[in-house]
Amino acid sequence: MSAPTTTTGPLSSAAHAEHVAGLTPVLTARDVSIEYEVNPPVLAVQDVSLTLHRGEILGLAGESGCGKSTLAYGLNRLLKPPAILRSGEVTFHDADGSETDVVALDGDALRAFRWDKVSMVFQGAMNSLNPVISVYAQLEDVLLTHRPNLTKAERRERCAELLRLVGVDPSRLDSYAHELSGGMRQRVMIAMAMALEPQVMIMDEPTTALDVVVQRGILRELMLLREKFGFAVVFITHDLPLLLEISDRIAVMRAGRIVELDTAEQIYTAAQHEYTRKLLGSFPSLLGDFSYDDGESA
Ligand SMILES: Nc1ncnc2c1ncn2[C@@H]1O[C@H](COP(=O)(O)OP(=O)(O)OP(=O)(O)O)[C@@H](O)[C@H]1O
Repeated sequence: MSAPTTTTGPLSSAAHAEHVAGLTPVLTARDVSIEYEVNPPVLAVQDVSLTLHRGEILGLAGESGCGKSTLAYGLNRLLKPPAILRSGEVTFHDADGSETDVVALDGDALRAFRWDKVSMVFQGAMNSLNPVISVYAQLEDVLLTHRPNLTKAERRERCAELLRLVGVDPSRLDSYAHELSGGMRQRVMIAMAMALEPQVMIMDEPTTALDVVVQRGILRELMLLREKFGFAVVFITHDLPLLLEISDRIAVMRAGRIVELDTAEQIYTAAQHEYTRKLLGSFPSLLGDFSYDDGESA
């Protein structure tokens, strides 16, 4: 009689194993569980193991409340009470060959790690930008803290360069957040996240509030920047069609667990988990029949 097998990890294909075989990890999470200590407690993330590879875009999909943001905050040590990392390990594999135990970081080491190695772009740029200081002051602040050896002229030039990189005219450096469009504000947030050339950017619904045309423009630039600088991205959204377009791999999360992890192509063409198929099915244009009654394709 054969022993019963239990599979607790996410479903993945052989194609996925082949895809990741030659890749180098940059951020690894192992058995991460995160709880909100409320009454009754909410176990928002359960036993999540995940490897982000150097330079890849990893999409994190799943319906509202499944734990995507909580996991993202956990990876970057941004959890605030009542959230607590119950168990698990997070390791950063630096390009210089060193390894950082992210869970053990505190004080200056944690602050340095956050913008320098792993940065984050949050949803809702208006709330993330400080309304009472200029764009320049906010970008400069990151450089003042983390690159104290730069001269004032060098900081100004770097801030201008950052805006150019994200497609915002450097004349906007002296603007305030309320003077910018939603798209520009989100571009400024991306510029800020790129200021120290981090190896990982975690983006939590970075373009959800924007109209589709602006969203596309920003994503196009993000892809070009990723190619140019080689940072890896964890891109979180409930918008699965968008993830299929931009991600190398996609992790599908449900009720705190990753249920399927595969290449974007496999997710699109051969999703294994019933829940992934349900998610795909909730976007009719993905799986639906495009032809009209007269046979003409849409
Ligand atoms: N401060 C909190 N106190 C208690 N429970 C919380 C708190 N914040 C989040 N939760 C719960 O944790 C779970 C995961 O929430 P989380 O925000 O991570 O999900 P999400 O997938 O990012 O959702 P969305 O796509 O809507 O942002 C949900 O059940 C949510 O209700």
